[in-house]
Order: sequence, then C-alpha cells, then structure tokens
Amino acid sequence: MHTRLSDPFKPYPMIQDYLDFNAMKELPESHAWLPLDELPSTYGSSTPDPVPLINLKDTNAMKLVGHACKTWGVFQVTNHGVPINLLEEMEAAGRKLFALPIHQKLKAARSPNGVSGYGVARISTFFPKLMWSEGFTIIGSPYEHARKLWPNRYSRFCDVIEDYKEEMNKLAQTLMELMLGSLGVTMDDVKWASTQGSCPALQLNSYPACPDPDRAMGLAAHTDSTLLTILHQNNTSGLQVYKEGTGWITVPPIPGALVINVGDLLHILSNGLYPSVLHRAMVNRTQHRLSVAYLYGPPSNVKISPLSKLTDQKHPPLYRPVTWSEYLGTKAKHFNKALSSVRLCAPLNGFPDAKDHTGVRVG
Ligand SMILES: C=C1C[C@]23C[C@H]1CC[C@H]2[C@@]12CCC[C@@](C)(C(=O)O1)[C@H]2[C@@H]3C(=O)O
Ligand SMILES: O=C(O)CCC(=O)C(=O)O
Ligand SMILES: [Fe+2]
Repeated sequence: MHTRLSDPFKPYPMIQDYLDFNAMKELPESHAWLPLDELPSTYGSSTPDPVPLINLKDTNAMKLVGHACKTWGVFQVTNHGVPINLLEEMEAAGRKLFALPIHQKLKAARSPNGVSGYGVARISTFFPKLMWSEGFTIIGSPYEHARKLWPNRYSRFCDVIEDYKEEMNKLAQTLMELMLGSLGVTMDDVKWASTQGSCPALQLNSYPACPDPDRAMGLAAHTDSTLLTILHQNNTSGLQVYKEGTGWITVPPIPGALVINVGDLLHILSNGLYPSVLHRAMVNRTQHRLSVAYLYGPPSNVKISPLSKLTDQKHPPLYRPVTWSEYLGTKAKHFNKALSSVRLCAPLNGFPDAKDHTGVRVG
C-alpha cells in the first residue's frame, strides 16, 4: 500500500493563525522575535566565501556539485535547462495568488491535519513566535484549491504549476545523477533513482514587506526533509544558509539561477557525507519577497538508507532505513531532532548531529 505524503501529518493537527500582513503598520508582539543576534551572523563583517555557483554545462559539473554538497550543502546553478519565461510565469502566478484578499485565500486554507493549501509554515508549531510569511503548499494536482480561489479562471494557474513541476522533475533527475555520480555511485546502483520520484511538493512562499524587519523572522531555521530542494527566489534577497565556522550567509538572488539545497534524505543516503543545510528566510522593509520551492524525494515505497557502496567495517551505516513519508512523520514530531532520531550509532565526538546545537531555538 502506498502512503500519501499528507498522511504523516495527520497525528499533528495545527491551529492556524492568520494575519492580514498588508494591514499591519507595526510588528505585533505575536510576530516579534527576540533580537536575532543570538545566532552567530556574518552580517556586516568581512566578506565570507560566496555560495558556489555552478554552470551545469561545465565539463567539471559533477566534481563541482560533489564539492559543493560536501562543504556547503547548497549551491546555485545556471544553464539548468528550465526556461526563464517559465520561472517568470511561476513567479507571476505566485504573486497573483498572494495578492488575493485574505478571505479569498482562506477558501483554500490548509486543513488542520492536512498538508496542502494556504497557511503558515508547518514548522511554526515549534516556535513561540509567528513568522512573517504565508505559504501555499501543492501536492498532486493544484486543481481543487485553484478552483476555490478563482472559480472561473483557474486553468492558467494549473497549467503553469504542471509545466513547472515537469521541468523541475527533469532538473531534479539531472542533479541526482550528478550528486550520486560524485559519490562514485551510478544510477544503476540505485534502482529507484531513475524512476519517477514520488509525488513532489511545491511550496510557494510569500514574505510581505515588514515594518520592523530586524525583529521579524520570515521562515525560521530548518533543514528540508527531502533528497534535494530546488528554490527559485525573486530578485529580493532573504535566504540565508548556516555554514559551520562562519555563520549565516546570504544566498544572493541571481537572475535566472536556481538554488539547490541538500535535504535530510540525501544526508542519510550519503551516510552524512553530504550534510543537509540549515537555512532560513529574512524579511525586509520595502519589498515583497517571493520564493518557490520544489521539494523532491524518493518514490513513496522506497526505504532510504546509507548507500552500501559508501559503507564498510570502518564506515558503518549511520542511519536506519526510512521512507519519505515515515521521515516526514518523524519531522512533524521531532523537528530539528528528526535526523538524530533515525541515527543508529552516536558519532565519535559523542554529540548528536551538528544541527541539533547550532542555535535553532525550539519553543
Ligand atoms: C514534503 C514536505 C516537506 C515540507 C513538509 C511537506 C510539505 C511542505 C514542506 C515544507 C516547506 C517549508 C519548510 C518546511 C520545513 C515546512 O514547514 O513545510 C518544509 C517541510 C519539510 O521539508 O520538512
Ligand atoms: O524563501 C526561501 O528562500 C526559503 C524557503 C524554504 O526554505 C522552503 O520553502 O523550504
Ligand atoms: Fe527550506
């Protein structure tokens, strides 16, 4: 039997708090996070190394991808094959959706124990304060939700979503090939890798201009529960990644480029060689920021465990096998402890996974 991607969330219903951001002239207490300087940040300090930018047509692309996965867990790609006009159309579709009046958006509200639809980020429940963002999650066909938002004119929106998912799926396959290849593993070694991934999720994020950006949080620090995530951000910066030894680094928007994140399932598959990246989104005073994340995972019936080619007596498998949906359930319950909760043996230094103590505050 196939579990649906939405099933793991059923036991963790979520009460939604909605805010009409555009009506807010100042930051309400409910959305005021403590000064963010508790977390080490490179903001304003000497220039850190930039996040790698990789031309996918480069003959060296596989090596570059491997290096970026090992040392950063994030990189940007150009020459990725996704038509620029599709990226623009997707952005315009997102803009149109979030520009709807709040009562209209609520017609497609995510149900308390569901996963798709309009609402605040799922991880909100783990934090004492609310985030300055709204989201729209699409799993499977966007039709049911789009029809509620635009009763007579939903087909254009649905077409763009379907085209976008198709292009993203092709790119995700290419990236998997490069990532696995850089680990010395072929697509033949991993039978499921060349089959259609399981039903991916598309997450549209909207970060309205904020009257007090220094005290607000767009999307709190997290890792994605995916193999990899492909992110398109509009020309407004806000995405930051955490780099051990350096701190928070902004991933600058580059027109036409896409951001690739290593997710927790690739972390497991690579036996920790390609660590998932901790990231967050900041907001700003004047511009409305939009992003679209394509969350890519394995087919639903596949158990992900460390690749056998990467393990031996000296390098035992560090994680137990999990399916994508089992892992999403673990994440819904344990959030930033999810990865260490599927860990088999403690690392040599006696600490659980690094991300458990990098300052992600859990409420
Ligand atoms: C397939 C996924 C992956 C989800 C849950 C479900 C649908 C929406 C995804 C996100 C998108 C926003 C960040 C995140 C942390 C969240 O709150 O919702 C993601 C989460 C995860 O990567 O764990
Ligand atoms: O908006 C961004 O830049 C980050 C979005 C994100 O991390 C997500 O949707 O998982
Ligand atoms: Fe994310």
